[in-house]
Amino acid sequence: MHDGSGRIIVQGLSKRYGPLSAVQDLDFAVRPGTVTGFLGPNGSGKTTTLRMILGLITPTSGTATINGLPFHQLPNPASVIGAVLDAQSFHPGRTAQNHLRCYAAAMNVPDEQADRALELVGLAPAAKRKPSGFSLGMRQRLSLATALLGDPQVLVLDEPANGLDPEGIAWLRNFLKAFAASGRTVLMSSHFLREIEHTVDQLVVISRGRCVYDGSIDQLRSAQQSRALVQAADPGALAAELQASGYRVESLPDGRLAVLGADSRQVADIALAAGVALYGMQDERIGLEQLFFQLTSGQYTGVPQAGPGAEVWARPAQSGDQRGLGGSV
Ligand SMILES: Nc1ncnc2c1ncn2[C@@H]1O[C@H](COP(=O)(O)OP(=O)(O)OP(=O)(O)O)[C@@H](O)[C@H]1O
Repeated sequence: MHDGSGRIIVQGLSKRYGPLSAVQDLDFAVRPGTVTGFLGPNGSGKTTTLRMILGLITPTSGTATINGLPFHQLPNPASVIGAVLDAQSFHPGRTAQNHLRCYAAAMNVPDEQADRALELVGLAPAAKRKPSGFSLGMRQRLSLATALLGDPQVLVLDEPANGLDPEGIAWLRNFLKAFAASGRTVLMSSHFLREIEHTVDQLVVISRGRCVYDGSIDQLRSAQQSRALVQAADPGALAAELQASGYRVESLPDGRLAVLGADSRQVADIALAAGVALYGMQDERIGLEQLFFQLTSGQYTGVPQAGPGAEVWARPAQSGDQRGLGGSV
């Protein structure tokens, strides 16, 4: 029997394709009551991981369990986990309702459950229409309804927001948040942080098959750092004063100082007290997307490289980065 916990637990999960390590030694847990985003650039190993969780790909090593069991050992998998992986194709002759009823019959689920799933995703008014005439958003909802047929405890969705317009994304957000608020579990992948940042509570970020962040989105937000860029008459003297006050200071190639965790007023006060003249100052805040860019060590292409001084922030992902940021970024 499964433990009914609604947890997905991934331990030491790896997948090799010949010389390519698609997924390397992944460890993470997905809890009920949360929406967990599985974020990574294209080709970072998200789909491979989700397919291993769903028993569609055999891992090279490691395990993935749902409710304490590998997918293939779940006694009634459709009632435990529902998934939308690829853009689904629909039989051209069937209505949305018939499509779902066919799946329901195959799963030994009553027709009423198919109608309920249509209602849940807001497609009841289109029940008698054929999906060939549906918008992308409606087709995504029908795929979601298929995943909901078994009234599962856990939902796994691969890039569900892909191609949706802002209205579709807002609908999906509300749906998934409500699903999680009812004590169920959601794991959704995306390669685009902005698409999911207001939907997810937890984030697992992967880059080149490795986990580079596992924690809450709030924790990631609080790791967003500010820094003051300052041009001083005597940078050496000012740097010494700032360091004596406990600030981390970096020299930029253009001669300015970057003072981490400080704003320009704090720097100005110290400069004044030290009698160092200032010629210019600028406050800078590193955004969530830039952080994601750093975490994935440049593999992410959602945002351009940061402007002057970006080298101060950028650093390669290391194995030690695998658990939370610990304020180190
Ligand atoms: N069957 C396969 N044979 C060989 N290589 C594969 C196979 N499936 C995936 N890969 C490779 O494994 C890596 C991870 O692919 P995967 O599809 O898991 O990434 P992804 O993060 O889901 O990417 P995307 O966001 O583009 O869907 C890629 O380099 C991909 O080319």
